[in-house]
Amino acid sequence: MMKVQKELLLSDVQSKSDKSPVTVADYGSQAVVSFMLERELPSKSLSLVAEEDSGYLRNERGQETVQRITKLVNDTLASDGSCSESPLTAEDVLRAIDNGKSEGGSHGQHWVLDPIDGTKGFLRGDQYAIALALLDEGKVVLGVLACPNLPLASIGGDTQHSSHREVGCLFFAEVGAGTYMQSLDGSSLIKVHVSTIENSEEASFFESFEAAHSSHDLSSSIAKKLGVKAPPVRIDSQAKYGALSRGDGAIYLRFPHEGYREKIWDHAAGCIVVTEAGGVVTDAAGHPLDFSKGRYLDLEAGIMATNQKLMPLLLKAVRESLEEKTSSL
Ligand SMILES: Nc1ncnc2c1ncn2[C@@H]1O[C@H](COP(=O)(O)OS(=O)(=O)O)[C@@H](OP(=O)(O)O)[C@H]1O
Ligand SMILES: [Mg+2]
Ligand SMILES: [Mg+2]
Ligand SMILES: [Mg+2]
Repeated sequence: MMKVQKELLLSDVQSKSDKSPVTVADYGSQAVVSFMLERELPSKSLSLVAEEDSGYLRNERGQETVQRITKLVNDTLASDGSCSESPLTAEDVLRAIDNGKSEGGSHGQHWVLDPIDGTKGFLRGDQYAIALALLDEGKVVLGVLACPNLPLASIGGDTQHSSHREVGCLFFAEVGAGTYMQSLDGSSLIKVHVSTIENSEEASFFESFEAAHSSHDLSSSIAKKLGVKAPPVRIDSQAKYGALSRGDGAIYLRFPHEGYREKIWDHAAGCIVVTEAGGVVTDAAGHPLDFSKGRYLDLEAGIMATNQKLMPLLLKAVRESLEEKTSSL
């Protein structure tokens, strides 16, 4: 993935109908994870709710892109070593991508995948994540968050210029069993916990790098009410949830602009990673996120996450800021 990030060609990036970017790496990652899940879970038929589909790839102009993705997928599976099967064909790859069309819902088990979360960050050479979660009867019971560019050391506040520059973190959480972080090369497994800060003035907060994804004005008004002194930490993707789960910062604020509908794959893995680390994740009204409604989250105004001590204060600040915003319109 990191190699693909460094060697990405202009022709490897397309724009989707909603104007957001998608790359050969997004498609390739979705195909690899889908293929692996099918292989590892042979007894059950796989239900996968994933972001990408093969629509664009199946038209004339998609041919070359499909060849490139197929090569990336086969190279990845071969380098994994555990795979002895013959190489996948382009059709196998398209089919693996289209496995992700499930509607999810409140019954049975569904895997939820964002093959690359933070594609814009990926293109910029910044943060991105591969996010996989398992829903059981509408509840997230398992979450894995791979963040290849996230430093192993804290990215919070004044440790930002730390000399410890090793990157690549894997977070995983199982319901009732806590959250663990490991380096992506497999060493140093540790149990992580959210920040224990109780005084909101000492808290620092995460938000989207892209101002188009979350109102920076609203979060700055909320931070002001809380007396937060530190400037916002803006990073792409669910790496924010990962960083929050190990206490790099104490708050995550996300307020998309009017009319945007959140997708479950943008939050399922991150949500359990934070809650199992002792945190709380809610919508702007303080309700827990409901992953049982299909591919979208049906929620009030925004998403926030913090520790249990700070949540009541945060909820109050969010309410006030949202009221002020409405009354100023
Ligand atoms: N308009 C708008 N508003 C809110 N959110 C949006 C919007 N457009 C896209 N997205 C989704 O944001 C996902 C990227 O996550 P972040 O916002 O946390 O990352 S970033 O810091 O802004 O890059 C991103 O996930 P990926 O598509 O997987 O990159 C999108 O699902
Ligand atoms: Mg996308
Ligand atoms: Mg995403
Ligand atoms: Mg994505």
